[in-house]
Amino acid sequence: MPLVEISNLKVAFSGVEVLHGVDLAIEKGEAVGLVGESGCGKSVTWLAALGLLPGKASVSGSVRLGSDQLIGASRTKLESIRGGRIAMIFQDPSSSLNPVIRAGRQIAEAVELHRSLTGRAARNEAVRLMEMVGIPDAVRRFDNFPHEFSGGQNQRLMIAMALAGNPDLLIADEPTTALDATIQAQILDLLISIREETGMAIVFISHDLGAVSQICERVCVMYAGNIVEKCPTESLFRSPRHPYTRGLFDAIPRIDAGRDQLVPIPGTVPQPGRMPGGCAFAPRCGHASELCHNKVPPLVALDDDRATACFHPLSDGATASKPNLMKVQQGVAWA
Ligand SMILES: Nc1ncnc2c1ncn2[C@@H]1O[C@H](COP(=O)(O)OP(=O)(O)OP(=O)(O)O)[C@@H](O)[C@H]1O
Repeated sequence: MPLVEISNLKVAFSGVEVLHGVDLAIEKGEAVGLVGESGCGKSVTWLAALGLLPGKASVSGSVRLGSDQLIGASRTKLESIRGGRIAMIFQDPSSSLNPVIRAGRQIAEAVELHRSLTGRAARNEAVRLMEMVGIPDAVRRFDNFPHEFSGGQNQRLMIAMALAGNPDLLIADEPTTALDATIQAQILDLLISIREETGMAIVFISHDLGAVSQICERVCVMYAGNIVEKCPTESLFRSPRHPYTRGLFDAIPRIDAGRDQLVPIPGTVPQPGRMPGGCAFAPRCGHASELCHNKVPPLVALDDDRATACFHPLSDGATASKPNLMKVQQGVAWA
């Protein structure tokens, strides 16, 4: 049984649908990347799953965490799951850290809330977590306020707080986007080592295909509120099958090529409520046929471990230039 199974998840704001029936399963211990342009529904998928959307959102479908159904679950149940079995970290640590409470205290409180530890034991566990995420001299720095740490250290503290409940799944929503390249690499390494140590699963939400390739063994590509391609990271980089995925790769800057080698995807993501009939990507797609403009392509399995929502998937290995995983990881795209 998957750790989390999302089925036909739909979200609408004030009657306008922004998520159109997402199906996604996360297995125990795996790291899955969720990529796609801004506004395609990456964050809303998980905010809906965890009951964190505002009241005006209407949510339907199913999100199972083991035998628990999260859609429609009580506030008490969702509160115990959030920060407990499922933790979430964001781009901005200030969304999780309270500036007027000492950093170590906040982590100790999270430990007390989600585990049967109190007092000195919770404090010791908070110090252990601070050490685990690489805060030097953690015993002394326990009493510092968040502003007394650097931006990268605040990101580490937020990760320590997320780990306080011993989560089975960590949702990392653009956790490195606001950081400079060196710190970004350190935070990625930290997530990789924590995952090895704890065995927790990770959903890594990002625009950065390079970062995703370093941390995730599987990738889901979202476009305009739908998953359009799912597959192992290596296959996706070797040979993207959906023209949108191909477009994402082509839009990565190449430092080894002239300016004209960067090929942005023409047009923009359609606004919710103004979806074209048929495939939402068709107006921007060089491969679109009449069928694509009239019918929504279902997500269909191409083989055992990959699926694409496209009537004209690119053929395996037949693309003009192939992504080089190593180079994309270095932020270079491919030669
Ligand atoms: N509270 C809200 N009220 C109304 N619309 C919302 C709300 N939150 C999200 N949306 C809409 O839902 C859609 C999906 O947004 P979401 O934040 O999931 O995108 P995303 O893929 O995570 O983008 P980004 O990469 O920029 O974070 C967008 O059209 C967004 O405008």
